[in-house]
Amino acid sequence: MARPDAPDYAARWAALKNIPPFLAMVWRASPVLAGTMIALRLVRAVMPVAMLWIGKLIIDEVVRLIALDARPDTLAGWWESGLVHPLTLLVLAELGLALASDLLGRLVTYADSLLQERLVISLSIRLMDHSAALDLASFEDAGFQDRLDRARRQTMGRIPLVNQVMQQLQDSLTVITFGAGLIAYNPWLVALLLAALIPTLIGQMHFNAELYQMNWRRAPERRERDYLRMIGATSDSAKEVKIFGLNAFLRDRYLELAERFYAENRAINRRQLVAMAALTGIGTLCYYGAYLWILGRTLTGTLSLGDLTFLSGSFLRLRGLIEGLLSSFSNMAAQALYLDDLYRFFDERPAIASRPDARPVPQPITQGITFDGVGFRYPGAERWAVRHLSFHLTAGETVALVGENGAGKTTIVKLLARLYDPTEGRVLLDGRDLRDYDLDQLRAAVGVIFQDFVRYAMSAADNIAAGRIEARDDRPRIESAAERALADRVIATLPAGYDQMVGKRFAHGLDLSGGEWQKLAIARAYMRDAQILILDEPTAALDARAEFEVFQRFGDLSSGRTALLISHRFSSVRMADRIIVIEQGRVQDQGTHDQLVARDGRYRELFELQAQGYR
Ligand SMILES: Nc1ncnc2c1ncn2[C@@H]1O[C@H](COP(=O)(O)OP(=O)(O)OP(=O)(O)O)[C@@H](O)[C@H]1O
Repeated sequence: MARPDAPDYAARWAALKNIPPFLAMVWRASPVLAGTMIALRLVRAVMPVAMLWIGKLIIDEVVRLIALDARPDTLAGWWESGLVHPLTLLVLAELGLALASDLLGRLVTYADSLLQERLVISLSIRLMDHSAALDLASFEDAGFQDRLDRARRQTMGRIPLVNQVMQQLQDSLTVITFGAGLIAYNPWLVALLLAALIPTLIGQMHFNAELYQMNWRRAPERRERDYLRMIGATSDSAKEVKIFGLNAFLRDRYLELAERFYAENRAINRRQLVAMAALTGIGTLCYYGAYLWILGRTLTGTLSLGDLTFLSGSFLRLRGLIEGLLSSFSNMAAQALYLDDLYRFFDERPAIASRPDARPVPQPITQGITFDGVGFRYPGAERWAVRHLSFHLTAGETVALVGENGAGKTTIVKLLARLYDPTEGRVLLDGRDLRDYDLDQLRAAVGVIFQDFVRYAMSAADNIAAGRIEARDDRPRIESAAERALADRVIATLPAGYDQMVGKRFAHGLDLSGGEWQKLAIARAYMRDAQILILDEPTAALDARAEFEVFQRFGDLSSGRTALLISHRFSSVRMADRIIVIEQGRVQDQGTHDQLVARDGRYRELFELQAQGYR
């Protein structure tokens, strides 16, 4: 899929529209915490100006007192005269504010970290739920992988934005209070301040945009880089990497990508260093211009010493605050752009979904499944994976699909489970198009174990319960499924039995052999009370006897249900009521084993080829 260009400069400002929905997400993550946070920050916002103002009053009061003609000589004298009482009150007020400000700061940090944690949780859950609802086709598309990768990053990477936006609101309020103070003295002071800061803002915006575009362009390469690092250093690939001596190759490829990123990063950072140093210099000059004005006014007596401290303090604080605000504002705009990725991901809608007027799946299925002139091309593929495909699976029948690699067997299963919809033709269930049925009910009616089933790094019991997770606590059901799939014998050898953690991802996990994993996976099929059971070659790693036994039981236990088996082993396939031979995406022949062997066709050829191998 063609990748759209990275959003341009103007899009950054437009991206600020993403902030309100983001705040809504934060609010939904925890209204109580978010509300508390806002209240705390509002109070905190007005504290700096209050403290500075009291500081000014203290200085003016001291200046007034020391200018008095009749001054007490001792501290006790000052106190007894009552002259310092107003001063004492002012100092106490200042102290109270300082203590409160400290405490509020800590409370804000505390609420902040809790709120961020809640946001991670709520975003992660939303991401997982949304991913689960999307089409399988999406996951097999590289463009989607990039979007998912970016969205996943956003769940973690955008979290500090909560803090940033809140801090921004708080600082804006502080700026307004300070600004009001400055304007009261001289509006030009504020103008001077802004003039000093605008160049910095523009510079910052520019570099943020450049960095964002670079990161955006790099998503595919970054995935490759992460992938290389992963296969270079994980237990899954360690074996092959060692045997084939792939380390140097992987490392060099990683290094090549990493060096390119590094060089690009360095170039941007260098330019940023030079430009920003110059722009900030302008700001400093303006600040000292204003400082000179204040000093002059104090010398000529227009301003008091308290005014001097208040104004120079305000000016300094304001400069820092506004600079911080502008840069974090432009940073916020950049962050908001990243949010686009997250929203775009959440906006993605699955093409495969239930219709509003979907029908319930019949219980029981009476006629079966019909493929009626089905053709299917994988998204983006030129070639048809299956075409002009027609056959019928009668309800209650056990059918085996055979065919060479790439013939289209797995594709048939995916179409049957409606993981994909046909490009042409129809798949019918009891005479009606699969698309007419409720999707959840359809998926519940079909139990498939794929050849690339998942090995969950969980307990053995959970690996089986995955087939019907609602029955996770139903141990007898899990045990009976295990028994039918011959997995009980595997579990009997595990130190902790059903509660044994399997897989090597986590500590205490015990890895199983390929065949042992398969038995656990097959048990999943029995956990599910599905009307149509499909085993898509999850038995390849079983030894011949085990596969034979598994299939025989499968045949017995699936009596009354429709069952579909895919295997390359003819000894297993021959047990089916009927065998369908798939070749290049079409039905080449069908019949019982004996009928097919009697004919001089593809089946007999393949069968004899395999039989020869055993002679
Ligand atoms: N996700 C996919 N994207 C594009 N093409 C695919 C995809 N999956 C399969 N194909 C193609 O569709 C064709 C049929 O593949 P399918 O997996 O159905 O074959 P199969 O009969 O199950 O093979 P095997 O015996 O090797 O499992 C193949 O040519 C394959 O390259």
